[in-house]
Amino acid sequence: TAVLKTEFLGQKYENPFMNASGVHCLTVNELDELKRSKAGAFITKSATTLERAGNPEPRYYATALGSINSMGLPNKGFQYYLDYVVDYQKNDSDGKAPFFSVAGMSRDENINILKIIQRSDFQGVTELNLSCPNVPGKPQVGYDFQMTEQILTQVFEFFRKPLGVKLPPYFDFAHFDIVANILNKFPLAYVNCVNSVGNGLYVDAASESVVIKPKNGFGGIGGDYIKPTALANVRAFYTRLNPTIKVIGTGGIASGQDAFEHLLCGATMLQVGTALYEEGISVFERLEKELKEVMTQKGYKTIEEFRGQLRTL
Ligand SMILES: O=C1NC(=O)NC(C(=O)O)N1
Repeated sequence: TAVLKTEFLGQKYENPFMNASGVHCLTVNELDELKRSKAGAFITKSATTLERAGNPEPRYYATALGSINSMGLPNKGFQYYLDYVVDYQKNDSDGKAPFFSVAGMSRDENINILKIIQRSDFQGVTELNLSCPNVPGKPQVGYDFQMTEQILTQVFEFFRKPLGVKLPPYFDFAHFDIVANILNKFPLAYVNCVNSVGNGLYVDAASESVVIKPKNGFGGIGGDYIKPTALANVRAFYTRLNPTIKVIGTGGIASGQDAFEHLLCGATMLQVGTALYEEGISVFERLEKELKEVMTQKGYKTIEEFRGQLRTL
């Protein structure tokens, strides 16, 4: 039968599935549940220097088609997660070493956090979140092309460990080209496409009201709503970036078929957000089973046989 073994940045994983940063990864308990789960890998909640309460609740709402959130980067603070990942790599040899997500509130904060990671014992993968849409007053860095280039230029003056960037969705070929040209200048390990589609608005017709409190109801959209956008960004960057820069696919993965589509577009690891939030940790067992079924039906034994092989007409 089909096997899901995936190699990513020199590490071998049982399967390509992991949580999307922010979902089920705020506390040590949640992180340990991910560690024990069927997920092939996992990642911490994006950390800021200091602990953050985040935005006022309600700040997450799910529908049959996905979710809207404006969490506002609530997290336990950077040291909490650094302690977890450094302790993890000392004691565990299950090869599931967690990725470390960073989201500084400013360019300087990002630089300072990454300098500490560079000096630390952490040997795993760092993900720089350039795309949180939910901190009032903070634009998504990924939409400021100059700022993105400036940050990466500064980072790679000193950062020598594996680094990926979490990107917002782009919607214009000119933007795919501009951003890919910038990213191709740097020794990035990967790009993670996509973060939530920023500042959507869900209206509850019955109550004639928004459903989340922050920002008058505007929030990042995830789930089925965004799969076509996620697939487009995975494909756009897979076809534009140096092959040394891998792509993580995030957005609308709720079935084995969704996972297959992301892999076909060129993704290597696959991150699950809304479906994990709604279904819980068992979602990984289901996704693993369903992806194997899809591959077996199609006669594929390994993912390498079809990764990136999306046909055009
Ligand atoms: O990068 C993020 N994307 C989201 O959709 N939400 C969280 C958040 O609001 O903290 N951050």
